[in-house]
Amino acid sequence: MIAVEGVVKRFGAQTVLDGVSLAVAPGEVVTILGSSGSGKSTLIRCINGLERLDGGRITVDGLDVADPRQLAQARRLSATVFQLFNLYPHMTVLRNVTLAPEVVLKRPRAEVEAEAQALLASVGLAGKADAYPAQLSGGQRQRVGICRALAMNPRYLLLDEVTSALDPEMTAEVLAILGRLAGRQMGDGGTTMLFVTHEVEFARRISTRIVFLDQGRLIVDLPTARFFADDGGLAHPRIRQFLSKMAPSNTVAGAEVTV
Ligand SMILES: Nc1ncnc2c1ncn2[C@@H]1O[C@H](COP(=O)(O)OP(=O)(O)OP(=O)(O)O)[C@@H](O)[C@H]1O
Repeated sequence: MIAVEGVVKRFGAQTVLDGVSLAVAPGEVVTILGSSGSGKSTLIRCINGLERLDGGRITVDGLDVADPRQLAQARRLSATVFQLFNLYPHMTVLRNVTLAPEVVLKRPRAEVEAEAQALLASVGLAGKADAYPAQLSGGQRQRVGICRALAMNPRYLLLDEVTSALDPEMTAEVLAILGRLAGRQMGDGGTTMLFVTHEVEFARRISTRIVFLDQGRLIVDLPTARFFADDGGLAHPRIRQFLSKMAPSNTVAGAEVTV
């Protein structure tokens, strides 16, 4: 379980997270929605222990991320895919995927390579194992980024706007892979996913729950169907406003959304 309890994060005078609480249980696929600047990426960075908290507490399976020793253990349980691909440019695709399992988990190279090859094949990159990141398209690079995270066999997979640097075609190819993953994982006690995305329709299809951040406050936390119900998430003007901007068709779950 990822447990976020009353988290406060400030940058200077600005309070970016203002008492955020959120629990993500094994098997869940939870999406964080919210306008630009609402604090979504900061929350992911706090869960990763990349930001110091100004209040509250975050634990991953009981490990407190504010404690450096516990954080090191917590980081073995969760893997994060970021918006920018962050691949090592001087290493092949295969090496990018095998490095952490070999160095951090100290697993044998042959075993890790076989798994990495299978992972790459599962995302349509079987022929790219020996290529370098610069030789790949953005969508391909992000698929390598996903393989690299999965190679750590994480209990929790955190995804921070993984498609926002991609064009629509590449976005579709990456979302297809994540959709497959979410479908495979859902309810089986496998990798739990916490997503930050602007892809509302995608979130609706694959999430078990949706939470909405508004100016650093988590104002709604509902099962997906309730989030899109008129008397659920859509009862909040801020959410209606957000969805109407995100979904130009103005039709969300059969409800007409007007600003
Ligand atoms: N290192 C930092 N120093 C100062 N301010 C920061 C820092 N990181 C984030 N912020 C500010 O915190 C606020 C929340 O940023 P954050 O990136 O978490 O938002 P977001 O919801 O992920 O936005 P987007 O959807 O645009 O990525 C913004 O106002 C941002 O400018």
